[in-house]
Amino acid sequence: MDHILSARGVDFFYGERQALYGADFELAGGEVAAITGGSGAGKSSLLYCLAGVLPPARGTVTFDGIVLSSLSGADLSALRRERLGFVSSSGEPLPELTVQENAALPMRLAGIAKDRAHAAAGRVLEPLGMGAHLRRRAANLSGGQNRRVAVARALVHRPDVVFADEPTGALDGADATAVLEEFLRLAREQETAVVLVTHDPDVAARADTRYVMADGAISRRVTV
Ligand SMILES: Nc1ncnc2c1ncn2[C@@H]1O[C@H](COP(=O)(O)OP(=O)(O)OP(=O)(O)O)[C@@H](O)[C@H]1O
Repeated sequence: MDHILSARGVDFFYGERQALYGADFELAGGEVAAITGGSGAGKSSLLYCLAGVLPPARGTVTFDGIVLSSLSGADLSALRRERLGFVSSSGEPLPELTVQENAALPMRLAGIAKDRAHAAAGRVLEPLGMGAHLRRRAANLSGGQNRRVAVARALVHRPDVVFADEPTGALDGADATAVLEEFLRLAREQETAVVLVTHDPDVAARADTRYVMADGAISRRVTV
C-alpha cells in the first residue's frame, strides 16, 4: 500500500526530557488513524512530529516521499499550508472575520480568488450545520460553532492529511459526537486522511487504525 505519511524511529525531546521513543507510524491516503493512550503518553508530541511542527531528534518523517527534515523552513511552511490541515482542541476563529471568511482563510493565504475560496468554504460549512451563519461575524460563536468553523478551515483546501488534537475537546457528548461524525464523513468524502489524537474510546473506534501509546512509545497498532 502507498503511504502518504510515515515515520521511522522517531525520538523527540523537550530539553533533557525524552517524550518519544522510536515511534513508527504509517498512514495510507484517505485513512483515518487514531492515536490513543493516557495523559502524558506522548500523543500530542507524536502528532506534532508527524505534522512537521516539532523536529525529531532522531528518525524520519516522510510525507508523500519527502523527508520533512530535508526541507527548508519556507518549504516546510508552504507544504503545511497547502497540503496539510490542523484542528486543535481549542482555538477560536478570527472574530473580525465572518464564519465564511474564516473557513476560506487557508485558500486565500494560498492565493486563491475570493469567490472560489468562499464557495469552497460554503461547501464544507453547510454539511457542518453552519449554512445559516456564513456571513455572521465569528465573534461570540458557541463552543460547538467554533469547532465547526475550525473543522471547515482544516478541510477547505482538500489537504492530503488533517491533524486533529482532541478536536472536540471542550464539547459535551452529543455535540462532540455530531461534530466528529461530520468531520470524518467530510474527510472520507474528499479522501483527506486524518490523524486524530483522542482520549475517547468511542472516537478511536471510528478510525481505521488505532495506535496505543504508553510512556512515549507506541505499544500497540490495531487495524480494524
Ligand atoms: N512543552 C513541554 N515541555 C516539557 N515537557 C513537555 C512539554 N510538552 C509535553 N511535555 C512532556 O512530554 C510528555 C508527553 O507529552 P504529550 O503532550 O505528548 O502527551 P499526551 O499523551 O498528548 O498527553 P495529554 O493527553 O495529557 O495531552 C509528558 O511527560 C509531558 O509532560
